[in-house]
Amino acid sequence: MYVNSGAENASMSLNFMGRKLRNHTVAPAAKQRAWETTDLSRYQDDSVVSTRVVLSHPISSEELPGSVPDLREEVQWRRPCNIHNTLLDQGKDRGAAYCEFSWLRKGRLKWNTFRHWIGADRHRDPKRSGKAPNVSSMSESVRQPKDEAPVDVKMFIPYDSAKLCITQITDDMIAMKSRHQEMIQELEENFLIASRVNQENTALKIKRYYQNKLNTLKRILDIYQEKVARKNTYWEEKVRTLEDLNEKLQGQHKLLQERNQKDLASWDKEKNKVMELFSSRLDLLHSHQASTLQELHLARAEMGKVQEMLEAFREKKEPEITSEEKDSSDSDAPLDGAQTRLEILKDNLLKREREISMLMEEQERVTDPVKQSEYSRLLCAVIQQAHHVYAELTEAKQQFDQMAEDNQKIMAEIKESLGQTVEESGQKSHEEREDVLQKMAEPQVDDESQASLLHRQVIQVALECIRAGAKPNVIETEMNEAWEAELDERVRKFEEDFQNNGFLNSETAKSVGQQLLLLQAELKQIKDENKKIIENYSAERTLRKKYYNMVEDMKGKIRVFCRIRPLTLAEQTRRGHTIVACLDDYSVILDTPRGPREFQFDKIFNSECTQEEVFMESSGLIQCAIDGFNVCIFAYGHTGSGKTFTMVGDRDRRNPGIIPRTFTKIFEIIQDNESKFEFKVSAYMLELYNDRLQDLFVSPAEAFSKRIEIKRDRKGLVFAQGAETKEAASAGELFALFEQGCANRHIAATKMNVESSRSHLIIGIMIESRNLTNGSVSFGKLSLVDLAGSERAAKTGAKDDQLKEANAINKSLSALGDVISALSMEQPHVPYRNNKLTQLMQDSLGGNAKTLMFLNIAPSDCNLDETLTSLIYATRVKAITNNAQRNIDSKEISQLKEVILKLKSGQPVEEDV
Ligand SMILES: Nc1ncnc2c1ncn2[C@@H]1O[C@H](COP(=O)(O)OP(=O)(O)OP(=O)(O)O)[C@@H](O)[C@H]1O
Repeated sequence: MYVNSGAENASMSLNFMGRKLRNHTVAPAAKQRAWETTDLSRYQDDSVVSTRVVLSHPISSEELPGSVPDLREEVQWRRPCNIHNTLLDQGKDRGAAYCEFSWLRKGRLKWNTFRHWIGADRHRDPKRSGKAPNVSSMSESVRQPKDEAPVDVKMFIPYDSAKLCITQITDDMIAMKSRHQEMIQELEENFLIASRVNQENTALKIKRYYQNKLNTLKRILDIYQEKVARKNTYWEEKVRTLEDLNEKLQGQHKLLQERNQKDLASWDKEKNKVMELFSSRLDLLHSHQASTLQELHLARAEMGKVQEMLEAFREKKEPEITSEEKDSSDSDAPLDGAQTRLEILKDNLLKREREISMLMEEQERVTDPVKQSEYSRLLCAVIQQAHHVYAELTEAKQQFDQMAEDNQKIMAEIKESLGQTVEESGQKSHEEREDVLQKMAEPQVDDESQASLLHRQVIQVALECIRAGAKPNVIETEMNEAWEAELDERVRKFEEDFQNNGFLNSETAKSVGQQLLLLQAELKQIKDENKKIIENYSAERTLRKKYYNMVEDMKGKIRVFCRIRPLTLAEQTRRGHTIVACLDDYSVILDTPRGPREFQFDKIFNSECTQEEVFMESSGLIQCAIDGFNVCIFAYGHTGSGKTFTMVGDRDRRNPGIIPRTFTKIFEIIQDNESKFEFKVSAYMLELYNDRLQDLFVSPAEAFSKRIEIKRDRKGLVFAQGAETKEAASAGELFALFEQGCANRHIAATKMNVESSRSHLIIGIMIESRNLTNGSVSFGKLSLVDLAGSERAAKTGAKDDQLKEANAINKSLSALGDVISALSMEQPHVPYRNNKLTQLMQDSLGGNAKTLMFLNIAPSDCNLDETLTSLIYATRVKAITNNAQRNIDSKEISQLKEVILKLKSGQPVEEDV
């Protein structure tokens, strides 16, 4: 406690713990007197004791008790002292100030005064006798009474005075005692009041301090709210423009779709037309082929006939030809050559004929246009060969021409020689000449020249016949009637055939070949056009799908990628066959006992797709997480379908999956943007095992005793309260943390002796990025989830603990299924709270996140049921819409958040904030 006083004014303050308690007012006159009567220089070492010395007026009963405190010293040194002068405020009324005295000291003082007054000191000090006691001598006597040697002085005090004095002193003492008691009581009261007031004041001050702070914060908040409102309007405008743009885009998309549909319809029409044309061309081709075949038949028949004719002629002649004549019948050689040639041609024609009919049969059986076109191609090749045969035929005919010419020459020579014979005979007698002429008119078979001529004439007829397909000229020789009749008959038949069957000559055959070639070219053109149409169609389909995906993405739809794993060794040894096929990049067909079923997804990865390709398709989402969005990538599928392979990779880490590649990608992006942003990456890793959340960043024993709770913040973002979050400065560090977490995971071997995940794995990577230019801060969360596989206990042979695990997994997956059903059917209530898995994934399914689902399926027929269920499940997921929003705060808001956080945690807050 301090006593505070000022000389200039009369107000005095009593401080308690440095604070003003109460004002005490002292009457200026009394105070002045108090100063005058106090010799401070003498009492420096005792501030409590003060003395009151009456110098010029006699002591009165009122002035004796109490004293004035050493106020100057108090003011000067502000030394702590006991509470005193509390009656100063009453000093005016009482005419004197009181200070704390011990009874003894007061008594002694009074005694000394009394002694002085009665003149005892004067008796003791003869030098001072007769003088009034001064302050110093008085003080000394007061201060050092013990030092003085007792002076044996006889004093004569009038009894009445002494009695009066003693009575006065006694009364004073009693009064003083009561006053001091009052004073103590008052002091106590004061103290209580002071402490209460003090407390109230302190509370008031604290309250005021925080009120001020709050007001400042409110003001700042108002300013920033204004700013935010302004920004909001700005962004709302932007959103509106974007929405307009979106609408426009959608309109364009619709238009495009409509156009596509129209195009498709027109293409379909065109395709149908082409197909019709194609089939009409094919029919034409068939008819041409048929006619060609007929033609070939006819040609063959004709050749056969001619051959027969020649043979019959030769048989007739043979017995008449002598051995000598046989030697001279070299003239038959061209005919023999022609015959051989004919034989070859016949063989060829037969062959082609067989081929053509085979192809035609085959073509009639085949309905598939692709195969039909293949056969048409073959047919064309055969027809081309047939054309070659025709060409050869023409060549043969040319040969025949040549042969006919030669034959005619020979005939002319023979005739010439016969003419010479006639001329020679002119010189002979008339009878002899008549005889020669007759011989010439009636060719004698036994005559060598005549026979040779006749032979040549027959050859000529045959050759003519073959060459032009015309009626053989009448042999202008006399033959025996039977032979002539037979020949006539044959000619008549030939003529009939020609008229009935429309026998084609070589020119027609040639034109048929040309037509065939033309058809072939046309066919090729149609095929090219068809190919182009198909290419256009698939390009258009891909483009449409791309636009569709873009629109779906803009709508916030969950994207679903389907991945088909290859047949495992076990499945291959069991000779399991594949029942899943990719139609294109977006459609997959499952062969079920009820027929094929088609499913469409945002992307299909077949069994040959690499981990790199799969990651490339999904890596865009990592940039989104860095930009401040919440992103979730999760793998779903039955046990052994390839979820862990997709998310984590294979066991020996030769084919890393999405998770390790994501670690690398995050830090690649960070490195690229280091100059513009400041990043902070932290992660947690949990597993949901037997319906219990366990922290994988701590040892299993510690994790068992740790309680992790799933909470949601105001924006609806899910976070795991109580989970260990670790920071990572590089991909390597993140990967090391991941490896550490993996070592604590629950896995088990299934019946097939394959490692299987027995828990759902959840990795959360938080990325905070501060824009170094404008100070804005964004927070992105990337959740990577490898779900445990659903399985049928009977199929896997699970028992005891494994059965319990399987039940927990199936329960959680069925809860997930319920949530997906409710969301896809847009039901008002979504049962997120039924399971921890669904609680954990609440923001990823229908919440504030961009979500990508990997549907893993096995291709083998032994997994048909599971695959079908998964495909249906994933189709429903595709219908779910999320509402992803960027988590970004301006510099000021992020600072305010920091302040609030600090205030909450009781940390000091810098004033300039
Ligand atoms: N795309 C793929 N290419 C090659 N092998 C694959 C592929 N997908 C999966 N596998 C192999 O198939 C087996 C089963 O895969 P995985 O363990 O990833 O299945 P899972 O769905 O995670 O199973 P569980 O749910 O039981 O953990 C593994 O041996 C894995 O290497």
